[in-house]
Amino acid sequence: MPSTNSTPVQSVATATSASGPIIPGAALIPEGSAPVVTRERQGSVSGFKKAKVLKPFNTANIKILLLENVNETAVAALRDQGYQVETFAKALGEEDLIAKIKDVHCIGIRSKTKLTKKVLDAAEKLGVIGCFCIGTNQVDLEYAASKGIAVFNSPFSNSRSVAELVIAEIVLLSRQLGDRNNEMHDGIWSKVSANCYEIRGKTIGIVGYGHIGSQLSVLAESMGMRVLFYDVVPLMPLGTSKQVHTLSGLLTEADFVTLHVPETEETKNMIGENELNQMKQGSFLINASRGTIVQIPALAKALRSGHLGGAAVDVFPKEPAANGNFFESELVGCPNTLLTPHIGGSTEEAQSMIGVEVSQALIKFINSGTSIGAVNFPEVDLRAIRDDQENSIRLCYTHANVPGVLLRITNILAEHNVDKQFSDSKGKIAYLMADISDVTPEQIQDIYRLVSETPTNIVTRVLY
Ligand SMILES: NC(=O)c1ccc[n+]([C@@H]2O[C@H](COP(=O)([O-])OP(=O)(O)OC[C@H]3O[C@@H](n4cnc5c(N)ncnc54)[C@H](O)[C@@H]3O)[C@@H](O)[C@H]2O)c1
Ligand SMILES: O=C(O)[C@H](O)COP(=O)(O)O
Repeated sequence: MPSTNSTPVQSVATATSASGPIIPGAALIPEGSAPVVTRERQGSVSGFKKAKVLKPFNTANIKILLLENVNETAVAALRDQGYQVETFAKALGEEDLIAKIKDVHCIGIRSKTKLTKKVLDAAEKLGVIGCFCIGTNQVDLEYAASKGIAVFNSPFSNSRSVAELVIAEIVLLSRQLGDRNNEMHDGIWSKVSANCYEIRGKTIGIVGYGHIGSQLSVLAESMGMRVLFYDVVPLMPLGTSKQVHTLSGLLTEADFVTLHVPETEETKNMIGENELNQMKQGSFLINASRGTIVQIPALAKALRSGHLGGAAVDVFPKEPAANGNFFESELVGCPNTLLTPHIGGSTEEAQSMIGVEVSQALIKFINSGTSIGAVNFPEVDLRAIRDDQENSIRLCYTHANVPGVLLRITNILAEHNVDKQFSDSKGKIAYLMADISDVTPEQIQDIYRLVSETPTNIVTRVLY
């Protein structure tokens, strides 16, 4: 990718809200960019047919806001494109976020920044969101899609890190290591073996057998544990693990219950007093999924009463926005309770991989319209336009998913040579990409105007 900001290719775009009015400068188009088209060639072609670099109007005007200490690999990759990149080490509160998001084309966040309807409504130019993590519950995905904003995440780059942390916690809890460590730091020598166990032969109960749960299954089995899992979908058990069909079936059998479900309406408050009571006397609970899955007062009660032998909790219903901020929880001071500041995915390996993966998805969407991997958006891609295809353009059209749209677009493009075209839908929106060859600058203007004026238009971009 060239790092220049004087890339001669340009794009034009517009967006309408559901109610119709034009949102000025929306959808990855820098302010003041008129839909005026001029052409210059991108270097010479020799030998191989190279893919042409399609980029927005003026890369230097693309504004990217990265919050929550997004990894340097991403910052470098995005700056290398010539984009303006502003970074913050922490999450921003709603008011600051609303002020900051107003004129950015792309925002990168991790698990703490809440991109609510209210925040998204303030984002006048936002075209794409990168969640530099696995979870996307912090974003109003459907509302973002309705505004033509694609959301990308990193589905598994930190899964191994979480699974390794959980294995460590199982051993630590089983040996009461947190408490022994605290005592030593307080100058207390307390050598005990009562209620300390090997993990070999014990039963782990995994709730949610996705990327993390299944990775954990393999590691736990290799440590000699018996593995049970509960999931809402039937899944192939790895190794000698076994799927149980009810949550109760898992809770009553497991020595260690570990949670790896996403935050959804169904999983919120999934583990409360009733579920904790079903767990075996002296068993352990581990939560490295989302803070809202467990009812904290009930857990604190189960720990203080001695019903549970201990817990490891990495995620909390309310987490401080930045390092150094005060943390409080009813779990503070509970026996054999390991509390960690949401570090399940915080390893050098995971963060670096996530930075590369998500930044590449953002760059592809901004520069070439590719939405493969988007979590809220139809996934569409086309074979690249070749560098020697001088007069080709790519139309990227996000529209309401209603009957008759494709016929309308076909009519607009009827006189043109559509090289390739693909469209897909997801819920209420659909996304069409079409590469059109042999078009003059005037024809580009017409195509852009006619498509963006269709009543179903959400966002139209023309890249070339
Ligand atoms: N602590 C951390 O730093 C950290 C790091 C990564 C991920 N996470 C959290 O862990 C979650 C899980 O990650 P993953 O990559 O394994 O996700 P995943 O999507 O691969 O797997 C989730 C599994 O949960 C299952 N599930 C969904 N609803 C369920 C329910 N009600 N009951 C039982 N099973 C249900 C799904 O079918 C799926 O198999 C993420 O959504 C994220 O919130 C936390
Ligand atoms: O969803 C995730 O990947 C984890 O919760 C990690 O989030 P983080 O990047 O904010 O640490």
